[in-house]
Amino acid sequence: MALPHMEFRAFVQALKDDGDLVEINEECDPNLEVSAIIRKVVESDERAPLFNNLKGQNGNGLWRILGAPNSLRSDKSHRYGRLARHLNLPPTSTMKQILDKMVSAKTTAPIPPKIVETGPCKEFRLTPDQFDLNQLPSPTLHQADGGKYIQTYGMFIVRSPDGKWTNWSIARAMVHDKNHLVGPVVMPQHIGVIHNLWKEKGQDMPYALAFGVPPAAIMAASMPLPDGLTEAEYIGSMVNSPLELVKCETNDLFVPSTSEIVFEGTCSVTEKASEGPFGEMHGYVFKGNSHLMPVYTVNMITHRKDPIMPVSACGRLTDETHTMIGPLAAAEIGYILKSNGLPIKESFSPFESQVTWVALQVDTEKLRAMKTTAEAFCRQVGDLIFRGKPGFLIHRLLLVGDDINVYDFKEVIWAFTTRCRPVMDEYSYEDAPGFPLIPYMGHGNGPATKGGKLVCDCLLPVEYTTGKDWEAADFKESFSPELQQKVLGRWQAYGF
Ligand SMILES: Cc1cc2c3c(c1C)C(C)(C)C[C@H]1C[C@@H](C)[C@]4(C(=O)NC(=O)N=C4N2C[C@H](O)[C@H](O)[C@H](O)COP(=O)(O)O)N31
Ligand SMILES: [K+]
Repeated sequence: MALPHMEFRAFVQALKDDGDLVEINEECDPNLEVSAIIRKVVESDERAPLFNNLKGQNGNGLWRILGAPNSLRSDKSHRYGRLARHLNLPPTSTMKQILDKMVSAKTTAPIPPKIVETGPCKEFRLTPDQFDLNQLPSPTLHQADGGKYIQTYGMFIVRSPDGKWTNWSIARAMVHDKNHLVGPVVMPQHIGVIHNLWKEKGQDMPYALAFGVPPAAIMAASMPLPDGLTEAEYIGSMVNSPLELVKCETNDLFVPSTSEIVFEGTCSVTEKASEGPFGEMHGYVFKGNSHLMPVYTVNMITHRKDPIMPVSACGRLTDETHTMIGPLAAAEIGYILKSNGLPIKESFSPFESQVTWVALQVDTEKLRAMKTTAEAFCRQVGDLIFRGKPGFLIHRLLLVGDDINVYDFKEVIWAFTTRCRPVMDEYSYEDAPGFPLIPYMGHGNGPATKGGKLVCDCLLPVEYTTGKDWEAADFKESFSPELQQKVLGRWQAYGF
């Protein structure tokens, strides 16, 4: 068996070996019971549930479900263990180490995938007359959802008509009928960009939807990597070995050969159907909130024996939409600012902001050397990020000083509430593309897809000129290291 970051089934075994898996062998109902359990798990950072016995499974075990594939562990020293296992990093890894790994391939040569003749994902082949997505254990995740959201942690594979760009990404999709899905295919997401290219040619877009792909792949699929970049070779470079891909049966796309389940087909550039509502990443299901979205035809299902379908029952904290979407966008945002020469050290999206914020730690010594003003600096940051795709999902950029650890929300919110004067220290972007899924956008007072964005300057004026002129009134900064050592050393002796 391959390493956990390179094969989904090895990843599930690694969770089991870590004591981070609960195997449920009693029959569970994919209609709400499964997702109720997953919601309970992710709201308490419990172990990931593997449902081995689902109502509706077919004779070859199609399919089981792994819930909460990339959520948090309750043990603080292993908090990001599941994310670390996606990347072959130690389970004690910090979020910084995980995000640094995700950007590490920006400066190494791409490693193209290796094409193999066949693989485990080809063990079974089903043509449309042999399956019905409504009979199979397609899960309903929230009682007010508009359908069975079968696709929440699979990877869409689409390629530009000229064949030059293959994009891997996650976008949701629900069952439309026995062999059709329907899901949002929107700009500026790359699946939307490529769908438009096929639309201009008047041809339906071939796609593959691979479930249970190499965990390193699903991490890159969830990251806003640059336009035109082919994730397969980025990941190869990141893990320093070529991914093994196998050709689809019904089109010329390639899928990871160890995928648990593969749907193949075409995404219509003309036919649409009602999609949604869905319990979304900001924690709301808006009743009746459905839209017309493109229809995917499923022309073939191939799969392993007893395959596992990963499911993200997303909503309120903390699930894959929070551990991945925000932090991976933050990693890309941090990289963009640094590669444009701005003095940014760390970049993270706090879960407590429902991943709508990114906090940026500024190297204030370099900032002072720039002899710039708050307005000029904040506009430089905002112009680079809010007008580009990686900033699309983010509505507040917080600039904080060297003393603030952006991975610790207590630090971030202290700086924001005490150093950023409302209105005067905030620079607005009412003309930038807005993220309609955030309730104050899609269900608010203003336009759903424009504006509502701020750069919040949480640096005090002295940090731009002569440097920090205060001491934090806390144990760490208001007492000499010697005294701190003495107190810590005698803590028990005092009687604590
Ligand atoms: C990790 C994850 C990422 C998601 C989604 C989910 C999970 C778990 C689920 C399915 C649970 C919920 C929704 C939430 C929803 C945002 C959306 C989506 O339906 N449509 C969309 O356009 N983007 C989504 N993303 C983010 C997307 O993968 C990233 O933006 C990525 O950069 C796209 O790749 P390209 O940059 O190469 O374009 N879904
Ligand atoms: K991607």
